Amino acid sequence: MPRQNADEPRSAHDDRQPALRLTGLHKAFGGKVAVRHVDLTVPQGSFFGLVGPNGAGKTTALSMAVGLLRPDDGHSEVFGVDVWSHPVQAKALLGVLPDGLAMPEQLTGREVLTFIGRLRGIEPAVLTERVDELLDITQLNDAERTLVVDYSTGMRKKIGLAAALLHRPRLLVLDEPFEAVDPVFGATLKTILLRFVASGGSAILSSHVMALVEQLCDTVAIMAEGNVVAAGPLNEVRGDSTLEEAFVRLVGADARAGEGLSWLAF
Ligand SMILES: Nc1ncnc2c1ncn2[C@@H]1O[C@H](COP(=O)(O)OP(=O)(O)OP(=O)(O)O)[C@@H](O)[C@H]1O
Repeated sequence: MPRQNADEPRSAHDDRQPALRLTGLHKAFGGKVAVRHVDLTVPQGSFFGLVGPNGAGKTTALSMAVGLLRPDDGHSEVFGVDVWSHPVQAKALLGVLPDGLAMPEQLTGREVLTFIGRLRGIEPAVLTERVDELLDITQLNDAERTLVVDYSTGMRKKIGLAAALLHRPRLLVLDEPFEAVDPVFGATLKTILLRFVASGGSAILSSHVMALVEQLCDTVAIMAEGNVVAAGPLNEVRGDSTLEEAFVRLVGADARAGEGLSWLAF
C-alpha cells in the first residue's frame, strides 16, 4: 500500500483504515533497544489489549504511536492519518492516557478539564455539560476545590481519563488505566469503555492484569523485549489455554520462581 506522502497530505481520516497501524516502529535509548521494528494493526471497532512483562516496551510503543515520543524509525497511522507528519489531525482522533501524565498542578479538576476542552475547541455550553458529567462519573465532584497537586494517585488517573474522553475521540489509547483506581470506579470504567467500543469507538489499553484483558478485549498483542511475540483475536492468541498461560508460554516463566530467598521462610 502506498504510504502517505508528506507533500500530498491525506489529513482527513479514513474510516476504512485500521484504528491504528504501526509499521516498523523502532526506538533505542542509548544503544538499548526498547521497541524493535514493531508492526501492529488495531482493527477499528476493536477493544485491543497490549500485555507484556515489565520493560517489554509497551509504554514506549504506545507513546510513539500517539505522538508523545519520536520514533527512531517507522510510522504510526490513526485511521490512515500519519501521527508524526499530521499531528493536529491525528490528535483530534485520539484520546490518550499516557504513563506518568503531566497535569497543570495548580488547577482544580474542573479547571483542568475546562482548560483542555477549550484548547480542543469544544463549544462552551457542551464543554460545561461534559465536564459536569465527567466529574460526576469519576467521583471527583466531591473534590471540586482540590488542586491537582493535592490529588491522590488514583484521582490523577481519573482526571487523566476524563481528559482523554472529553473531546469524544474515535480511538482511546490508555496506558494501564485500571492501575491505582478503586474497584468502584474500576467497574464504572469497564462499563464506560465497553459502551464506547459497542457504539463504534476503538480502544487500546495496556495492563498487567490478564483477567481484565480477557474480560474486556477482543484482540490482543503480547510484547517481550521490544518485540511483538503474538497478536490477533484473543481466542487465537490464547488458544485452548488462558491468556496468562499463553503469556507465560510465549514470554517464558522465570526459572528462579520457586528458588532463593530461603532467609524469608520461618
Ligand atoms: N526515557 C527512557 N530512557 C532510557 N530508557 C528507557 C526510557 N524509557 C524506557 N526505557 C527503557 O525501555 C525499555 C522499555 O520500557 P517501557 O517503559 O516501554 O516498558 P513497559 O513494557 O511499559 O514496562 P512496564 O510494564 O514496567 O511499565 C526498558 O528497558 C526501559 O528501561
